Amino acid sequence: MKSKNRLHSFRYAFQGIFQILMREPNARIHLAISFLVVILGFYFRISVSEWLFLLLAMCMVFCAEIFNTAIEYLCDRITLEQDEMIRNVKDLAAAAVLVAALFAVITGVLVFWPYIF
Ligand SMILES: Nc1ncnc2c1ncn2[C@@H]1O[C@H](COP(=O)(O)OP(=O)(O)OP(=O)(O)O)[C@@H](O)[C@H]1O
Repeated sequence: MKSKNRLHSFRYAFQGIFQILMREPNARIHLAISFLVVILGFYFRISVSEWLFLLLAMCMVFCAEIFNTAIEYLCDRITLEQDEMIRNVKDLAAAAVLVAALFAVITGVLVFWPYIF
């Protein structure tokens, strides 16, 4: 029974990933950039520690995007009217994505710069 529930949890989590990729253009852009980064990583034969930093950066961006989308859905469920607290909450969630994205850009530049230039 327990293991069946655990299997369901995995299914729900994958449904969440599928949902965000179908509904959020930003998530699809992140996925496309991640593919490009992985291709570059194999092309330049980057080191294990460089892979770890890049994977960390990509995961952080995806996690932030997933939480941001979940918070946006919840906020819109509460009210679609202009509300100062909703604005603050959405801005904070968007800030998390921005911070993660900045970390990813800096990581990408630091890793690939020596291989390209
Ligand atoms: N109900 C609301 N009340 C006040 N401000 C809001 C409200 N809904 C959205 N906003 C403001 O508009 C911004 C964009 O919100 P929206 O829900 O449109 O996100 P989005 O454009 O889909 O963002 P993302 O590109 O991250 O998916 C928010 O960060 C917030 O500043």
